[in-house]
Amino acid sequence: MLEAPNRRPARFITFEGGEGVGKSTQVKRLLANLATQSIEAVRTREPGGTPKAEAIRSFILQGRSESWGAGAEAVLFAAARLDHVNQLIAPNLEKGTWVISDRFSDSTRAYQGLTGGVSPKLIDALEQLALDGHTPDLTIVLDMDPETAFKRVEQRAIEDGLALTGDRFEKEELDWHRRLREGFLDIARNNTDRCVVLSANQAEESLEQEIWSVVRTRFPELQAGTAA
Ligand SMILES: Nc1ncnc2c1ncn2[C@@H]1O[C@H](COP(=O)(O)OP(=O)(O)O)[C@@H](O)[C@H]1O
Ligand SMILES: Cc1cn([C@H]2C[C@H](O)[C@@H](COP(=O)(O)OP(=O)(O)O)O2)c(=O)[nH]c1=O
Repeated sequence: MLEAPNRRPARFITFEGGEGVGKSTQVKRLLANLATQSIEAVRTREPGGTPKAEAIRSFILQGRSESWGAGAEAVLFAAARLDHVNQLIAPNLEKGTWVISDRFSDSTRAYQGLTGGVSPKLIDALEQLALDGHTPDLTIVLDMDPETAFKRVEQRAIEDGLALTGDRFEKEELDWHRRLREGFLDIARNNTDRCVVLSANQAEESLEQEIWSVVRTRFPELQAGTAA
């Protein structure tokens, strides 16, 4: 399809990393910075983003698929992603709206693949099927030691007045989370064109500025703007 004259291409940006590294916080801050440049953008998340994908999210995170094994869970995450791509991501990009997702396919590669032991062949096949060419234009990998990230998750639970029960994956051992961290770094090393690794162990505001600088450098149509 021919692009309309003068229309800026919409970009697809994903945030990845372990639990509690600050992905959701930074997704919101990026949306606010894009708004200062009148960029229309939608915020979404995985697993989820559409009603059908949210149903799969609840099923998995309640632990109902745990006994099925990592391979079957990878297939479930991919099924949710297929709907997310078809119903939300692709239509928004096509109409010129940027899409910012809190987690995407690298999470399946890191959690079910590199940490969960699912073969790269299956992960590659599922990725090809679910993405159907919708590879992110940029992936920000937020990196920090899992101990510090856990303290943040604990603090978040206290602030929200919630018991720290932990979902299906938050319950895993620290060593597992260390391997997960290495998994994300490995993905970034293998996809240097797409991925940028940033230290999440810094104040929210300074990380926001770093992300905004990466985004502006990557997408020259934003060069002229400054962070709010
Ligand atoms: N840079 C930061 N420094 C300290 N605390 C942070 C920072 N970023 C986020 N937090 C806090 O840490 C907790 C987890 O952040 P969140 O954005 O929900 O992480 P994630 O989406 O990666 O799980 C929240 O309570 C949030 O307010
Ligand atoms: C998208 C995706 C998420 N997950 C896991 C990562 C998280 O533990 C969980 C999503 O829960 P969520 O509450 O969104 O975690 P976080 O706040 O850390 O982003 O699902 C996978 O295992 N595979 C996937 O493909």
